[in-house]
Amino acid sequence: MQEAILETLGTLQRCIQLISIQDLIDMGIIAYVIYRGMKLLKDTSAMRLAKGILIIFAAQIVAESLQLNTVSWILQQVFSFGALFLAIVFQPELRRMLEQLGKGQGQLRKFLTGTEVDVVAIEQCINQTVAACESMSWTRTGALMVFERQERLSEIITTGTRIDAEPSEPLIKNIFFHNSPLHDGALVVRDARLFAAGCVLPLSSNQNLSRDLGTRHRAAVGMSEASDAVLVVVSEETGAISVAIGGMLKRHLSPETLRKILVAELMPEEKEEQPPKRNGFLPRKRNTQAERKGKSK
Ligand SMILES: Nc1ncnc2c1ncn2[C@@H]1O[C@H](COP(=O)(O)OP(=O)(O)OP(=O)(O)O)[C@@H](O)[C@H]1O
Repeated sequence: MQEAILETLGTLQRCIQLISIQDLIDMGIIAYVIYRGMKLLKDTSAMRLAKGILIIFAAQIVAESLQLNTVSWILQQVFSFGALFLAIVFQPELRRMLEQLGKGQGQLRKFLTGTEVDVVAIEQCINQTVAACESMSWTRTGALMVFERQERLSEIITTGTRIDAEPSEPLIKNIFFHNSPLHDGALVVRDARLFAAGCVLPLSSNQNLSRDLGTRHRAAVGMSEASDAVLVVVSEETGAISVAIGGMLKRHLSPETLRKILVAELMPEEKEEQPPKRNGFLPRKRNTQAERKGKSK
């Protein structure tokens, strides 16, 4: 037993001695690419697909080692045709990614560094949001928008319908248009895109909130208490525009004030030292429970 352990340790030592600096660089690059790939796929259907592929791969190894020839053969065929199948199923995504790479922007840098902040897209998103809110305020169309920042709101997104669309005033108004299928619930904006609509948010249990606030506003405050997201509400009853951040609700805002708040909260600052970035909106310092209680009204 002792001899076997010593022999194994000896083999391990010889293997380590054989590792060159090139091997380390090689492994480092592969590890980093896998890490970035997994981060990119996190929370997407591609991640579930990757898990499925891993399970099939593991099943094939088990089937082969147990000499289950038929099962192993079938799994091999699944792999052989899998690449073709994936290319067909993910054709739109692949095409979009190749187009981005062809333009020499975005995806590759995003993939390698994960630090791209598309300021133009954020600005466009803010402009379209403000225009839509101004219009919905006039028409008394109720609306509730969540701007995701550092904290991922994947669980909230699963309660709604994924749309992943470019932000535009007509689309935002269309989503909240009375009796449209997705008008109920909240529209989640992720990475400056209209990501999911009809989402259910947690309601605030803050007793100090004004009694005239209904569930739409309570949901906005609740979501802002539970995350670092920025919430925008248009009241169906009064047309008033409000913003909730860190449990605090600012009401009766003009479109210009709404723009200023969104710019201050979502746009990256140019000169000041920047907090850790990720794609899309920038994170904001979370308020403590005590701070939130004090600020809520
Ligand atoms: N938990 C929730 N998550 C997301 N949306 C919600 C939630 N609760 C309510 N809403 C939205 O708010 C609507 C109801 O708004 P309600 O009239 O109760 O609120 P309000 O704060 O008084 O708003 P308004 O001033 O627009 O009437 C629902 O139809 C739904 O679209």
